[in-house]
Amino acid sequence: AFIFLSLFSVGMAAQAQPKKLPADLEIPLQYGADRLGKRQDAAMQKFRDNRLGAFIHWGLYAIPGGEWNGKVYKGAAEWLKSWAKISSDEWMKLMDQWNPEKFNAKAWAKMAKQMGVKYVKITTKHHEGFCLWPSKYSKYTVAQTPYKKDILGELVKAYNDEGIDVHFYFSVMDWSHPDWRYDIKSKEDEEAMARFFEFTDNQLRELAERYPTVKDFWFDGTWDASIKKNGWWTAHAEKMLKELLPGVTINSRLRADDYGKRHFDSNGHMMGDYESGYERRLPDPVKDLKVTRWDWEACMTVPENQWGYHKDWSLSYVKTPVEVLERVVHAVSMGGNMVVNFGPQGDGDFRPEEKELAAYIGSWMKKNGECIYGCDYAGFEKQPWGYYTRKGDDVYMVVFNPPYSRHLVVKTPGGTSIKAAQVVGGKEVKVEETARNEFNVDVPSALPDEPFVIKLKIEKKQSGKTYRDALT
Ligand SMILES: C[C@@H]1O/C(=N\OC(=O)Nc2ccccc2)[C@@H](O)[C@H](O)[C@@H]1O
Repeated sequence: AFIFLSLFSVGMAAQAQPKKLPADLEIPLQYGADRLGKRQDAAMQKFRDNRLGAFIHWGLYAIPGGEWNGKVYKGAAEWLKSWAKISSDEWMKLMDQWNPEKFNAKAWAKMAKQMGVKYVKITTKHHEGFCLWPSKYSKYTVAQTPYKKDILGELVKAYNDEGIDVHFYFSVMDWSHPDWRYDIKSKEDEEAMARFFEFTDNQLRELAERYPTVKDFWFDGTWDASIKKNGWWTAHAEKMLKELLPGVTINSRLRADDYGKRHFDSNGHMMGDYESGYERRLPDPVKDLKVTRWDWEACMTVPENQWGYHKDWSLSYVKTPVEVLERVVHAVSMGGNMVVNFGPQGDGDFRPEEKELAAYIGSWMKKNGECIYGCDYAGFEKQPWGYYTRKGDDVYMVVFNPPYSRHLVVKTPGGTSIKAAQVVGGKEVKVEETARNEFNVDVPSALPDEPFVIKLKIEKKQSGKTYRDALT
């Protein structure tokens, strides 16, 4: 282990934290990054080890499902209020229809367990302002619907009972609140936003106190000028939650610094505990290796851009289960987490495509999950056949594109050799040295009908062979 780690750490040292500018060149900040480098406490390690999560986008928007007054809007269904230019009073009348008779928190938790997710991020309140918990600071909550009960509380208990961590999505932007402002252009705006921040603090404190097992807050709706001009509040919100819930993790999207810089402060240091900018996109495995220097979490939709339930998925490309799986592996191969989105129906059931996706991912994770959970960036050069992940001394090859050559090329850090075996079935796989630090790993003769994983043992062994470099 020491051998591999020492080789690996040499590789990583070259990619340590962004070079800290000499102190006198850094801009002094009151509301910039609170910490340099990755958090190393147990709660953050659990966040990191979880690797695979699910997003639940569920709110009033699930009832119309993208259609209003007979017109179907192609945009994201959870933004229907905006696309159809509906007033909040009109939109909130949907509360009278909120009675998800097929909702069963235990069934949702069972589905998540079978999918192999280690955590679920739930929209406590999306931009529309409807709260899945009976907040005493708002009249737009489940308590004021025919359903009446605390949906968030039911879900937190059900997921936790299955050993699944719960994270809270919280939209700061709240279209239903009279004091919300997109920008601050007057004293009146300033006073309104002060009331709005107090309202938001009250709701955040309420969520932390009612649901103390929550492990993370994923803030959204923080891109407008009204927030960027109030970096102090974003730093205060993070500090308040961390005092209420020691160990809780907070995403970078909450934060704006003294100058309105978001995610990374004016000195280039990440704010929050993990970067949350990879939404429906992923860093390039060759050009964007910088992301391996910090913690990050990506999130993705199954259609091109639908987080809430939309009744017509034919309006955009819908990723196949293998394409979703590849994005999960891609994220982990670069030291990130991946959260796959589900948009439950207004009746509280899931659409068939999402049930099938959960089943496919779950069956694959049952056989191959050791290449995902607790894994990180391997430090090996990306190859066309797929992705590497690493856990301790073990390097995993996750193969999505077996080549016609039937050989998987592996380029190792200097002075090592490798042994290989299939994760499913454990069968040894032939390895042949082909050049300095280059090996051919055989594709299994009976090609599996799904992406397969080969586990490498890295050995410090100078091979007897010598190689001459071309004289150019
Ligand atoms: C996870 C997604 O998060 C969102 N928006 O995220 C953004 O970062 N939006 C954005 C992207 C680029 C520029 C400005 C805002 C929401 O609007 C969306 O409904 C969903 O909840």
